[in-house]
Amino acid sequence: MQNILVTGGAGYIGSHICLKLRESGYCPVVFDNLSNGHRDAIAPDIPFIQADIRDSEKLDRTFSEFQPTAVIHMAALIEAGLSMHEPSKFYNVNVAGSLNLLDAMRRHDCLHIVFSSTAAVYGNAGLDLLDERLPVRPENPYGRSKAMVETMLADYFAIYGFKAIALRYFNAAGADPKGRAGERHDPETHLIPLALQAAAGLRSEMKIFGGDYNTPDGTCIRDYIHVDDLADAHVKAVQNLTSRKNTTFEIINIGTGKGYSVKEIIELCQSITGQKFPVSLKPRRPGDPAKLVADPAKAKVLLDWQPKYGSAHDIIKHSWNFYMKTMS
Ligand SMILES: NC(=O)c1ccc[n+]([C@@H]2O[C@H](COP(=O)([O-])OP(=O)(O)OC[C@H]3O[C@@H](n4cnc5c(N)ncnc54)[C@H](O)[C@@H]3O)[C@@H](O)[C@H]2O)c1
Ligand SMILES: O=c1ccn([C@@H]2O[C@H](COP(=O)(O)OP(=O)(O)O[C@H]3O[C@H](CO)[C@@H](O)[C@H](O)[C@H]3O)[C@@H](O)[C@H]2O)c(=O)[nH]1
Repeated sequence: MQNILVTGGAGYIGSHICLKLRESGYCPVVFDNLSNGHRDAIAPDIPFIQADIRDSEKLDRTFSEFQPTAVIHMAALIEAGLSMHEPSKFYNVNVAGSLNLLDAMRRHDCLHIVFSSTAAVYGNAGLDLLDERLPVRPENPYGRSKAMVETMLADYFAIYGFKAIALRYFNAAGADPKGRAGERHDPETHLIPLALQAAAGLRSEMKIFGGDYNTPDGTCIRDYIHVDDLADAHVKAVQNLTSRKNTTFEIINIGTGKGYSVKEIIELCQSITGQKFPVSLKPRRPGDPAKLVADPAKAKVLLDWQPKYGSAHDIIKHSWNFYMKTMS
């Protein structure tokens, strides 16, 4: 069985990727400092190293012991809004940490990497669909930190022979359809889990950040991608990297091609849960682009990947099922 090193594997998306890797015959090895993840988000028999990606010694020991075929690199700070207040932390973990990891990979001749990039690199392009050839114009330090790692990967591909795919995911949401994992950020800042917490009575209201964007209802539009589909895309990316002889460095959007406004998502959460919670309009959250919707065509061609869950209805339903299960 091939070992796949999963940095950030105890996090939200990582825990779903571990499930999918196992189902696909791989052995995930999780490397996570638990700054935002949970040890019990992954099965107890998955090899787990509690360490920081900025710790070269721990990385060296891990590569020597497990000799992974490839790395799925997810460990990062993820909140675009927070990055507007604390950019230093984002550049430190996301950029310096990634550089440290890439150099450990070089030392151990493990040159296959799937990197978690983001739709946030596009910024305010003002287009209905965003494709990978557009210039990157991130609106916040989080997006800039991810764009910097994409640049590093392009150089490590061209100069050191890395085989790399950067997956630019749009807004990850939902939970494992079988209820084995879900979103447990603490504090939670993401739209769907917050709205579901309001529906469950754990929050007194839901705030909409900005009603004056240049969109049909004035609220921001995002492309919500089911975390189970996202996990599938990673397995396909690993298979693609390790099976192709002549690889190019590829950057690939992972989204559905369909956008929902903040208002639409809140209304869907209310109708799916049957709970009408109070909603109030607040000023814009700095650093938020108005609209991020993927052109998902390249993922279909290169990875033979398409989302199974094309509608936000399934995403919200699966999240709600997970919350109901964990709260009961
Ligand atoms: N959630 C989304 O909508 C979304 C969208 C696009 C891209 N991404 C990217 O996907 C990846 C995973 O996101 P997530 O939502 O699962 O976030 P998450 O916070 O749940 O998971 C990140 C994991 O990385 C770990 N981590 C953080 N800093 C670390 C460090 N220095 N060393 C070791 N481990 C560290 C955390 O403990 C956590 O378990 C991130 O790289 C994020 O930027 C997320
Ligand atoms: O209480 C809330 C929370 C969010 N929003 C809005 O909802 C939209 C989505 O916000 P959120 O769920 O926080 O996600 P994003 O800021 O779009 O960022 C997510 O999606 C990006 C990809 O698009 C990833 O890179 C990031 O890591 C991930 O946090 C934005 O317009 C927010 O302003 C609200 O109006 N009220």
